[in-house]
Amino acid sequence: MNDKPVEDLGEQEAASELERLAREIAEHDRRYYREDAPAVSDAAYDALRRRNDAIEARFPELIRSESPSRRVGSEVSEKFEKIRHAVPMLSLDNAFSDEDVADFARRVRRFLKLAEDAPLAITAEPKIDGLSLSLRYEKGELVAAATRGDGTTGEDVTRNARTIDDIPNRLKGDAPAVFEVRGEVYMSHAAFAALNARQAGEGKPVYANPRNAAAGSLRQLDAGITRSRALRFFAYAWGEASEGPGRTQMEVVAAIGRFGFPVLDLMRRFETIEELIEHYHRIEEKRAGLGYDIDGVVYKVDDLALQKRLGFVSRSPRWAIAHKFPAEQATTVLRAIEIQVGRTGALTPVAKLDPVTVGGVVVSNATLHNAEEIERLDVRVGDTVMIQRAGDVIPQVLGIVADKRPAGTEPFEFPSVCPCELKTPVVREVTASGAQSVVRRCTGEFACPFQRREHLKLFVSRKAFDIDGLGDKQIDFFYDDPDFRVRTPADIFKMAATNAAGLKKLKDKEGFGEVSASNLFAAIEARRTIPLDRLIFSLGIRHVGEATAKTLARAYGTFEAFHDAALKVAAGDEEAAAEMDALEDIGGAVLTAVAGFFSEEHNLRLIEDLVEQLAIEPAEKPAASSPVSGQTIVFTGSLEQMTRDEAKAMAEALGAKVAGSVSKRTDLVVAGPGAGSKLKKAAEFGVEVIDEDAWFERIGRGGRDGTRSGERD
Ligand SMILES: NC(=O)c1ccc[n+]([C@@H]2O[C@H](COP(=O)([O-])OP(=O)(O)OC[C@H]3O[C@@H](n4cnc5c(N)ncnc54)[C@H](O)[C@@H]3O)[C@@H](O)[C@H]2O)c1
Ligand SMILES: [Zn+2]
Repeated sequence: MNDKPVEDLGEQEAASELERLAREIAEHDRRYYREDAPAVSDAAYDALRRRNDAIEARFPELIRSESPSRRVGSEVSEKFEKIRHAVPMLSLDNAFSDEDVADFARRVRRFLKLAEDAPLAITAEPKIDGLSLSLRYEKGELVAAATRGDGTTGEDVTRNARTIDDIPNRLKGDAPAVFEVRGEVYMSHAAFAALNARQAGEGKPVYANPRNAAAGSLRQLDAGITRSRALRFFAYAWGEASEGPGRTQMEVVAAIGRFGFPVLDLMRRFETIEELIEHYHRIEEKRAGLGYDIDGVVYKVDDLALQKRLGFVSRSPRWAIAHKFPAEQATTVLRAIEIQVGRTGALTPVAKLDPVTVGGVVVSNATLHNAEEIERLDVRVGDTVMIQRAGDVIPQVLGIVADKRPAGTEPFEFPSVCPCELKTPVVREVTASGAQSVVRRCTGEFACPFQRREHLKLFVSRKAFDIDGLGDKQIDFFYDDPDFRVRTPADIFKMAATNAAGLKKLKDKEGFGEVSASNLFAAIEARRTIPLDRLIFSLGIRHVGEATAKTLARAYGTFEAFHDAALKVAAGDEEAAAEMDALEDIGGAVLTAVAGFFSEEHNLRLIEDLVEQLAIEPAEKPAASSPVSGQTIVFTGSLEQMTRDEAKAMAEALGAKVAGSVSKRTDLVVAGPGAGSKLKKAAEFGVEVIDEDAWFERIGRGGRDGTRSGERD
C-alpha cells in the first residue's frame, strides 16, 4: 500500500491508487469468499478498505462504479447453480468506538427528523463470525438455500443446507406462505479443532479459522462432506415474506424462533446509547466462553416501519451497524523461543511469553512461524513484544517494542539440529520452483520422538488402519504408559499379540474395563489383514495422501513390488523413477518424498518389523478390459448393498474414475433410492442411469458379501 498521507495525494495519483485498490481488494474478496482461503490477514485487508474509503472521501468525483465501497462479497463461483435474492443480502457498516455508535444514533435521528431526546429503540446482539445464508420456505417447506454471493445473486447450496441439524426442513406453527429466514452458518471451536486435526492427519490443508472452515464446508459439491462437518446456524434476519410476522425486529426474531430456529439469546432492546454500550461489554465478557467466534455486536433500529424509511446506502442498511471488538492485541515479555516439531518434522519456533490476557483469553505462547520471520522482526529473548490473537487460531507475534529492549540481547540463532534426543540435522526443502523453502525439517522421521507419536496417530486413523477404539487419546496413553511404551506401528500389533499378559495389565488401567480392553485387542487383531493402499498411506510419507497411496497400490499390485520400486527410486535408479513418475497424479514432490523416506535406515527397519505382523492384501490391478474401465462414474442416492467408499473402491479397481457430480464428461450414473438433482442433471446431459442391481450385473459380480451371487447364476 502507498503510505503517502491521503491529504498529500494529487488527483492523478488518487485515481490510479483507487484503481489499484479496487483490483487488489477484488482479488482478496475472490480468495476469501470464493476460495475460502484468504491470502492476507483481516487486519491487512481492512487497512486496504479504509485507505480506499479515505481517498474516496477526499475525491468523491473519483469514485468508480465498481468501487469496493459499493460492492458486497464477491461474484458467485461457477461451481454452483445461481439463485437471485428476492431481497438483496447486504453487508454492515462498522463502528470501532463508542463515539462511532453515538454518531450512528445521531445519523438515524437526523434522517428520521427525530429530536435528540425522542425515544428510539435499538436492539443489540452478537455478530457471529460465519457466513450468511438465506433459506426460502414455501408453504412451510424448505425449497432453496443460497449464500450471499455478491448480495444480489448467491450460490445454490440447498442440498448442503439440508444436512445442518439447526435448519428445519419444515417450519413449525403458522408460518407465512412465503418466508425467507436469514442467518449465519458457523462452526464451533471444538468442531473446528477436530476438523483441522482430521485434515492434518490426512495430509490435507487446514483452515485458517472457523469462519473459513464454515464457508469451505458449506460450499461443497458433495453434501455428504458438509454433513460430516458439524455446522451450526443462528437466525437473525429475514428476506422476502408474504406476511410480516411482527412489527419490530424483536417480534420477528421471536417468531423465527417459534418456527423452529435457534436465535441469539443475547439479543436485547434498549433506549439509550449507554445501555447499548453496557450490553456490548457484557457480550464481550462472555465472548471467550461461547465456544464459537463472534467479532462484534450488531445494533439495529427495532421498529420495522422506521427501518423501511431509513433504507440502504450502497452496500449496507442505514438502520444497522456492527460495533466491532477491538483487535485483540497486547504487549508482554518474551522469555524464550522454543522449537516445536510437528508430525511431518517441521520445526516451528514458538514464543514463550509472560502470560497476558488477550480478548478474554490468557495467552502464554505465540507462533513465530519460521526463521525468516524471526529475522524480519528481529525478535530477541528479553524483548517486549506485541501479540495478536485472531479467532481461535494460535496467537502471533506482530513486532517488538524497540525502546523496551534490555541491554545485552542477542539475535536468535535457529538450531541446525532437531531438539529431539537424536539431534538429527535439520534440512530445508527445495520447492518445485527450485527455491529453498522456509520450512525446516528434522530428518529423523519415525526415529524422531516428536514425529513418532504423531505418526502413530496417523497410523491408526480412519483412512489408515482404522482401528476401532484406538484414537489420539489412547495412542498418547500407550505411548506414555511405562507398561506399554508403544513406539512403532509394529508395537501395536505386538502388544495385542502378547494377549493374556497385556490384557491383564490393560484391564487394571483407568478407563479400560475388561470388556473394552478385550474389544480393543480384538480390533487390533482384526486389522492384521490390511489392503495395500491403506498400508502405504499409513506410512506417513510426505505428499502421499489417500489418493496417491491408491495409485501406487494399484500400479504395483503387491507390497513386495512397491517396496522394491521404492528402494530403487531411493537408490537413484532412473528407470524405476521414470516408471513411478509416469503414474497419474504423481510427480516430483512424491518421488522426492518416497526417495527420502526409503533411504532412511530406521524407516526400513520399521517397515520390516511392521510387515512381519501383517497379511497384506494385494491391490487389484485395474482390469484393462473391464466393462467400465476408462469411464467416469457418479454414485448417487442411498446405496443399499455397498457403502459409498466400497462403491468407489470397486469402480476404481475396475479402472473407472469416480466423480462427485454429474457433468458432460460423466459416462454412467449409478442411482439408489432418494437420488435427486443428479438424476435431473444426468437427464439433461443424456447420461445413462442404472440402479445398483444393474451395476453388479454390468461388472459381472454378486452383491456385497456375495449375497447376490445366487441370483446371478
Ligand atoms: N482477509 C481477507 O482477504 C478478507 C477478504 C474479504 C473480507 N475479509 C473480512 O471479512 C469481513 C467483511 O466481510 P463482510 O462484508 O461480509 O462484512 P461483515 O462480516 O463485517 O458484516 C456483515 C455480515 O455480518 C454477518 N452477521 C453476523 N451476525 C449478524 C447479526 N446478528 N446480524 C446481522 N448480520 C450478522 C452477516 O453475514 C453479514 O453479511 C471483514 O472482517 C474483513 O476483514 C477478509
Ligand atoms: Zn527430531
